[in-house]
Amino acid sequence: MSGHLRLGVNIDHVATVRNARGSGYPDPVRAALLAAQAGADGITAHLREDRRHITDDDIARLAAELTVPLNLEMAATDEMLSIALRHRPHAACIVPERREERTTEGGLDAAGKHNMLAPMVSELKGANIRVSLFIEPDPAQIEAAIRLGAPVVELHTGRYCELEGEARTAELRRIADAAALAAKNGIEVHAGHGLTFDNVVPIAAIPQLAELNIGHFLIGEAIFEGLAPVVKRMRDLMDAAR
Ligand SMILES: CC(=O)[C@@H](O)[C@H](O)COP(=O)(O)O
Ligand SMILES: NCC(=O)COP(=O)(O)O
Repeated sequence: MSGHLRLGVNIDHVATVRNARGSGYPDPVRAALLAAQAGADGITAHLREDRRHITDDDIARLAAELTVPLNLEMAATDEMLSIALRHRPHAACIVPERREERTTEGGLDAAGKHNMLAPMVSELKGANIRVSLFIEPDPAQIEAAIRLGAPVVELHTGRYCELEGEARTAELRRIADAAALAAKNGIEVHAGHGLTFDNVVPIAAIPQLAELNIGHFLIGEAIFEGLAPVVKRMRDLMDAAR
């Protein structure tokens, strides 16, 4: 793969700050447009069932106003499927979700949930929405994505980001091997969760990766440096890794 590695900027936590006071600012849609101007190839937004950050209105406005593709992250529920079919984003990434979690804790069990996921994947594809499965870098989950006919997988990098030393190196190898297996089977490979300036380069260097989705760190850094500069810096780090 190599070539241009796309950056999807996740704007969830602009909405976290907005929702802290129930104001209309900071506006996630404004952040999305600024990130796109600064070099983001796409915008990711996670409409959680508890609407803790991104709201239904945010999705409606993003779908209407974005100048780059929208990647809607969604749980595998009838409610979210209906919302995806209504707004028809460029892409939908099916992620695991628990109300009790502070953030996504791992990948979707595509292998164990095949029968539940198969009709949802088919219906999203039928609506010309590019389906992605957010999964662990695990051969069994890659095989499940192949069986489900998912055109894209997004590999969970959270464990890699939490580990250090040899354990991190081993997890990086696991991600690289999973990316190679998926790409060999015609699946487009993305990665994301927990990526920062300090840990992104080894992930970005994996040649089979087509896209990285990065949010929480960028929004945090934007408080100090501004959104455009941090998007540009992440873009530069990813480009330099190729
Ligand atoms: C799936 C993933 O890792 C993120 O894209 C997800 O959005 C994390 O959830 P929060 O944004 O609610 O932390
Ligand atoms: N799918 C990963 C994503 O969109 C952003 O995750 P994070 O950078 O907010 O951890």
